[in-house]
Amino acid sequence: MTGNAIEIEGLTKTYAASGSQPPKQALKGIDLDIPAGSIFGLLGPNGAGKSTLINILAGLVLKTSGKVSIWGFDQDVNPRQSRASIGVMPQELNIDPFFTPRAALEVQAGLYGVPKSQRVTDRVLKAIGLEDKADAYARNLSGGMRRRLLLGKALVHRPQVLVLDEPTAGVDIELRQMLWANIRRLNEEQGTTIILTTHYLEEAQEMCGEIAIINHGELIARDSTSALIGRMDAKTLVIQPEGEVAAPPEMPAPVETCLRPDGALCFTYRRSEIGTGAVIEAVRNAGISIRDIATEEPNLEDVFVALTSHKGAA
Ligand SMILES: Nc1ncnc2c1ncn2[C@@H]1O[C@H](COP(=O)(O)OP(=O)(O)OP(=O)(O)O)[C@@H](O)[C@H]1O
Repeated sequence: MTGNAIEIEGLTKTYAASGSQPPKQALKGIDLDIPAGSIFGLLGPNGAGKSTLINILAGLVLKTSGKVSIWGFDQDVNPRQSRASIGVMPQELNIDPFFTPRAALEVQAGLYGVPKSQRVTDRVLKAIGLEDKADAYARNLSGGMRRRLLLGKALVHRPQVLVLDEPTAGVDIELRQMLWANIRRLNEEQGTTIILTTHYLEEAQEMCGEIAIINHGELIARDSTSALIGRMDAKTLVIQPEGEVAAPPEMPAPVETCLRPDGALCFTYRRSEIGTGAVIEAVRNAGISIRDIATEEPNLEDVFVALTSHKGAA
């Protein structure tokens, strides 16, 4: 498909009041298109509404209002096709300990109505690196293997869209790299659209071509990762002086200065207010000889903090 894998219009969700808890409006009118073939990051602070959004896509939570189409199928008009187009790897390790990986994948395929002749159990086992453990009880699998099995379960019906909710939370570096390699391969070789949430912003920056940020149930940014980072005006210049300098020099414009423990001087400024050349000149004019210069560019974490930190509570 060219175009959008997911189209969301005016999506709201209010969880009903329960006990002493008042109703909670978790999504407040989200409009969001996710291009087919992309690796798309859905980011937001805790409680922003990411899981609610993902669970609505997965058909696990009922929306309050709005329109959701998955792979061109409107959830309300074609619920079966829209559900068949998406696979979800959930956050929790909810795996039946008495099933073997092979049995777990077979049962999942059955739930999705995949006929026996069309099952790809062996291929999925291979893709997630669990061929050797295919017939071991799940209770004997390590945490990392269970997580891979969850990924496998999301793939049995060969969905066009794969949603990963915090796929690498609490996972060691080796497994994390393996999961990402798997996910990249699915995206590149099979054109699977990947939507993921992660708390590791470095990972999102590396993996995702496009990113949406939600906060308090509202979409506050949606752009290519590079454009989002490009919005940040701040830049830091790090200067290693020849010899020791007691304190950073005075600067001509609003520039934040600091002296790092290793003796480096750092200058943070808005690129729109002062040029790097002017900062360097001010340092030289203060009689400081420069041994080395480096710059630190903003990253996705800076963007995330800038966008989400100054919004009040819902
Ligand atoms: N079943 C529920 N009943 C009532 N309120 C809920 C329910 N599920 C979520 N909420 C509330 O809705 C809001 C959004 O929650 P959600 O889990 O979607 O956020 P999130 O962005 O996924 O957060 P996290 O990163 O912590 O998983 C939160 O205030 C949460 O407490």
